Amino acid sequence: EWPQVVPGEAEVQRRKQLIHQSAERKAIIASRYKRKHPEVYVLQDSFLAPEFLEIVSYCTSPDAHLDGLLRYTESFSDKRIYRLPVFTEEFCRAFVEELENFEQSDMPKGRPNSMNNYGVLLNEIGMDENFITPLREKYLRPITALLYPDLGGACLDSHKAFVVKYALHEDLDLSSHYDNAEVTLNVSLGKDFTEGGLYFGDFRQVLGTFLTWSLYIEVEHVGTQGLLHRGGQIHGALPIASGERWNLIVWMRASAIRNRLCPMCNQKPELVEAEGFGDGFTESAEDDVPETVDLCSLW
Ligand SMILES: O=C(O)CCC(=O)C(=O)O
Ligand SMILES: [Fe+2]
Repeated sequence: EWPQVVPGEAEVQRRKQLIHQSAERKAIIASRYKRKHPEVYVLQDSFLAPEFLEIVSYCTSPDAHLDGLLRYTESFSDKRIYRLPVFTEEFCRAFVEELENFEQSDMPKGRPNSMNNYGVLLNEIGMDENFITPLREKYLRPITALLYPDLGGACLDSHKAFVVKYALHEDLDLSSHYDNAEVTLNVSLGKDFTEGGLYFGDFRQVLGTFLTWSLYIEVEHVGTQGLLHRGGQIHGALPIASGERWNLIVWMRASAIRNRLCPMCNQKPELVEAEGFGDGFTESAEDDVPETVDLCSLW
């Protein structure tokens, strides 16, 4: 995910190929995978913590404002990192069981991103359409509209969603990075684990280089609860000491923001066509309605 050099045609082809392979895995999974908990693929209010529904209801009320919302959430330093209840325990249990069932199956599996080796890409198992998209549009967007208006919080129009898994003989931690997202949601799904908190540093430098001396703050994961942070906030995960940690990560994108400046290369994106949500860019057709979703070819 790191913008080291401007990639050439070969790199663009490689990334298009990855998208194509992902679509192939998705088709195989759709036709052959036997779901253990089919109900978890369709978002229902009963999966959501009552306090989360209350927050959403506040945020959709006509005179909702930021200070009002902040009464419902925990804030960490001045970095615009917030914790809030998201799911019920029963839902988290069923969801993790479904993911373990998939993990143990002989289905083809992609990696969540270039740094996590274990976990599940939710679009490949068919959870985007009736779970993550409505979660983003109906529940998260009213919240992010108040928290991150400057980052397109009111118009997050695509996402990349995956689950990461940490265990003793698998990945233990995650090094420092920023996400290819305007806003990220990270929900702790369990199971039982010790240590494994997140640390947050500065916002990515618009001019490139990272500060080397920055102060990090640590934020613990709390089961069933979610953290919202700016995708560009530099962060990483500390090693777990025991148990297994599963987290739902939703990288949310606002085409209105990234079409102007690609967050990975800090330039006006040069777009190439993609399938699915691509990297969340859009290109306008003649009537100005966004038509295609695209990858930036510069990073
Ligand atoms: O392990 C975590 O909780 C964070 C994962 C993360 O930052 C990412 O996948 O982008
Ligand atoms: Fe991240």
